[in-house]
Amino acid sequence: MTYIASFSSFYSDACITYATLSVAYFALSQNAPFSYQSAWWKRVLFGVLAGLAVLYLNQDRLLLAGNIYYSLAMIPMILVIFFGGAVSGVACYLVNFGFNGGFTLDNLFIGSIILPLLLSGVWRTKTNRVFYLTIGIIALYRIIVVGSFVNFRELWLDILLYQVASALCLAICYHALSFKQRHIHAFFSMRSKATTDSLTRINNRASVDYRMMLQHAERQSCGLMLLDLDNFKQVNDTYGHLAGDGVLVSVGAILQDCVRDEDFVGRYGGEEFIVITSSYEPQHIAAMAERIRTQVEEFDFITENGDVIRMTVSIGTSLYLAGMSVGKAIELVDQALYDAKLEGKNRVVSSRLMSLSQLAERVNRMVAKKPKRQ
Ligand SMILES: Nc1nc2c(ncn2[C@@H]2O[C@H](COP(=O)(O)OP(=O)(O)OP(=O)(O)O)[C@@H](O)[C@H]2O)c(=O)[nH]1
Repeated sequence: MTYIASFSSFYSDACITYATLSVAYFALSQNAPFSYQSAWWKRVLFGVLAGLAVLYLNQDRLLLAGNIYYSLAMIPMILVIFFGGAVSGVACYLVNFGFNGGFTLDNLFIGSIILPLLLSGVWRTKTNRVFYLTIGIIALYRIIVVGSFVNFRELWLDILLYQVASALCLAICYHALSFKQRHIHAFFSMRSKATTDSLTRINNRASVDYRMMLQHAERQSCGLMLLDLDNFKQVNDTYGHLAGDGVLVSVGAILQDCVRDEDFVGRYGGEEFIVITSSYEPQHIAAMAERIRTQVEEFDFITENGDVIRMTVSIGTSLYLAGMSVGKAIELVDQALYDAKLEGKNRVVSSRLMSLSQLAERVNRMVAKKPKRQ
């Protein structure tokens, strides 16, 4: 029996494999869970990082005879295919191919293992059964190929031990990564449920409250719009609750179309929506509110039965000024909305604060224009 790669180098190889893939997976899942459907550059990066781990693992070899050896280098390559799909697998292989001599016997042997994996699309049917079947077939293939180059009777224990050790390492890394993947998926799903309104898919009330709390904590002024659909009860009564739901979904989409990326749209409750604009310039907020009012008024909401519903919306606008209490800001914009309803609906009404700030701005402009006394 030849020596088997020392236990500590085997252990450190397994740790490096897991650490590299785990950190890469985590970093690539910052905004959404990483998968074989993520942006192409993420999949390439995942493969390249795994490729660098492969290059490192290639140093620790179990020499069987002549230049026939085993190493754990296959492990990251198999794992990236399972977790990142074909693009990651090919990127990983190309790094190994480019830095390990190109068309060598080793690289062709590795290619003959990963090609069937790539062709079978194992990442799409990633179950424990598929995984164990895959590593079983790979182990058998490696034993047969290596067994035909070395004296199998003499080295059978080394060969078997190495297959068991590398399969164990693969299985541990696979389950640890799957565990991380499940947690990352659960985190994003719970975050989405906690912050998104299940009907309209825009921010929910908790998210609105959090956003206002942030404005307050960071002492950041912003513009506020509170919107309430006019006579919405009639829509439910005439066309049914489902048609009413459809209207709410469409209004959410219209609002998102009308605002800029840095603005915030949320469902405040029932048929009430809120827009928090990063700009706190009164004219800008009033113009945006008018644009939203017109878009809703001109939109044909079509029900499942083909009925066309026309809606109008009343909008109150106001400001949140740094240092103000959130409660006071909401009270002012709510009062503006109430006035819009009272004045006949389908209109935009500004709060006292908006008028005051406009007045203050006008006075400032006049003072700035006034010629200075010599
Ligand atoms: N379809 C549907 N209806 C909802 C939802 N949430 C609240 N509503 C309905 O919205 C309606 C609101 O009615 P009201 O508060 O009387 O307001 P309105 O009919 O729009 O009248 P004004 O606000 O005065 O113009 C009620 O009939 C609620 O049942 C929802 O998620 N889906």
